[in-house]
Amino acid sequence: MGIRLGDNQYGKAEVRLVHVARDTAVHRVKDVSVTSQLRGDLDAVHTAGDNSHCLATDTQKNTVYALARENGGVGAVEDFALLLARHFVGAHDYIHGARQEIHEYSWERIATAEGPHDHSFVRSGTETRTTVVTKDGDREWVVSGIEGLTVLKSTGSEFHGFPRTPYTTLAETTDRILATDVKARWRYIGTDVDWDAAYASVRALMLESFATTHSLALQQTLYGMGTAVLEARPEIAEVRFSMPNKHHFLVDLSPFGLDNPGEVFVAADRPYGKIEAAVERDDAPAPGRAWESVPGFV
Ligand SMILES: O=c1[nH]c(=O)c2[nH]c(=O)[nH]c2[nH]1
Repeated sequence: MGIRLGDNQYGKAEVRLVHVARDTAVHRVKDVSVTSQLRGDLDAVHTAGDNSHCLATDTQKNTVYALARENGGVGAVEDFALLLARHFVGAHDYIHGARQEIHEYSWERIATAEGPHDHSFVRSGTETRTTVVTKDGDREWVVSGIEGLTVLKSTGSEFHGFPRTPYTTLAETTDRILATDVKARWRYIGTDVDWDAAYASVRALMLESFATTHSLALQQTLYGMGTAVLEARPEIAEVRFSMPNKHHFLVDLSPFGLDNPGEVFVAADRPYGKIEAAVERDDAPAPGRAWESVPGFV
């Protein structure tokens, strides 16, 4: 029986970096968490503890901070992840590939009586912008996403026509609350993309579609959101979603002699529906290693 090393990668996870652009009095803040992982000629470190090719995870962390300074900031997270991946693979002949994942937390200027403040910010919502750049030799893939985009519509959602089995108790409804936390990732074709414009557009398309689709199932809403993105953004091959169905149940107020015509709900915590699907362009290039190491369905 032989034993050998399988696929491997290593690096520093969740390197927290805040960059302040202070070239003018109106500062700009970029707040990210970078997970850098490298692949390459790394058999010997695993099999013999030979560290001669083991670019220390500490060095990877320092490189994140140093390149942010040398680059004059982070810019679009996709550009920064590509910069890091190209640096690591280009600078060390024993490193052949890289996976750089970045999460970006958003800040907006505090609105004061005198207008948006120059250097005071408030965290805007729970939304996180994400990217995973995978580089394998000369090949590069970019998968970007959004997490924590929490949306709710108070009507315009129905759910009926589902199978009734001996275990079915759910009542059919033609009017319910539909609420979810959108987690989505989308795979770009190529790397020559205006990343910030694409992200803003995808986010807006998803929100527009969620709001304007009269929903017969969260699955249908999800598919509509993915379709809207693919129809408008030719640079995107595929969108994957994971969306909880955050149930809101009508409270029975009859013990108090009150009716409840769709006004008072209990927002259930768990369990929740978990709806996941990919929406794909059928003529898009194959994903290659793009989805590798993207955790979970998305
Ligand atoms: O939009 C829905 N999809 C389902 O699959 C489902 N299942 C369920 O109990 N409620 C819902 N709602």
